Amino acid sequence: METKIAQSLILSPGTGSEKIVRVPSGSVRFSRRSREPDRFHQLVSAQWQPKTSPSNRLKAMSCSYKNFPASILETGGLQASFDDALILKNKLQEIEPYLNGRCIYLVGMMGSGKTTVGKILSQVLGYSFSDSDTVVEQDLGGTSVKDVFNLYGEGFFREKETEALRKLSLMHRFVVSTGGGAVIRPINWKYMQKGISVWLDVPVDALAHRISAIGTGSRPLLNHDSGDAYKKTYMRLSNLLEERFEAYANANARVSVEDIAAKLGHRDVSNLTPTAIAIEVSLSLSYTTYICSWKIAGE
Ligand SMILES: Nc1ncnc2c1ncn2[C@@H]1O[C@H](COP(=O)(O)OP(=O)(O)OP(=O)(O)O)[C@@H](O)[C@H]1O
Ligand SMILES: O=C(O)C1=C[C@@H](O)[C@@H](O)[C@H](O)C1
Repeated sequence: METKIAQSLILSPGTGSEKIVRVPSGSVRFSRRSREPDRFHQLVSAQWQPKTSPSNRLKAMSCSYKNFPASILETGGLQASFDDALILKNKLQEIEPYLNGRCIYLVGMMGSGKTTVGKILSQVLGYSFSDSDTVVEQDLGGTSVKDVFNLYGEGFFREKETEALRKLSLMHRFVVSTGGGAVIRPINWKYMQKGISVWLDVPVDALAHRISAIGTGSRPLLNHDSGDAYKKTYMRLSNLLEERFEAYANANARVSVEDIAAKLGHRDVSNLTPTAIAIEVSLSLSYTTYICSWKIAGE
């Protein structure tokens, strides 16, 4: 069954009890029904520091750039450091057994980097990658998301998106980049809660810069005929984020790129490489899986 579904998905290469609230600091944020895990935050972060044991230093020294997929080292003109690539590899290697094959769902606004970061995570984890928009397109014989909106309307697209997420929820060992609006239907969360969800939270200003640079043509909710592309995209994204903020906060973890930039001493989030963001996602995964095992042990 799983193999059959896997074949029908385009592959370019149970938790659910945690909730996020607005907290002003830290790049990975969690609010939980239980406050208990907060006590463990430092412990878990410490656990993920780069290894310095002699055997690990040897491993690091014998490792070279060619050990990493190209996408980790360079995406969109941003060059990741060898150190970051190695840290990411080590973190994901450590966490992989605790994921138990659960899928990772990246949620977030259009242009937040779900595909870029998701592909890096999947390659390093040895997971498959899928994109719910691509699954919808494939299920409709290759009709683009833009054409689905134009021909059948948003309601029809949302039905197909739910069906794509249902199919994906049957999979194991996938990193899934979800459509920007996948969070708005509660039924989609029922499917995404089969895995671990991470919200990539990127400021609207950065999103608008990215999207107006690549064009809004393939994004029907942002498309416009004329006028200042940045301004129009910014306004539309701001409204969408306002409407969706609480829905994104259903994710098991929130990775804020503004907070990562602050932590790393960057003024601008556009200086962050996708690999640096993937490292924070891996931290959030370690924390989330830790909470889950703690909850299960306590039950
Ligand atoms: N960390 C980053 N810094 C700068 N640009 C980035 C970063 N991550 C992604 N991008 C760029 O932003 C654009 C959108 O990225 P991506 O397609 O990964 O986002 P997405 O969340 O999957 O978007 P959508 O939901 O609209 O498909 C791409 O042009 C990508 O190269
Ligand atoms: O934010 C949204 O609602 C969307 C995001 C894209 O990924 C596509 O799913 C579609 O363009 C709608």
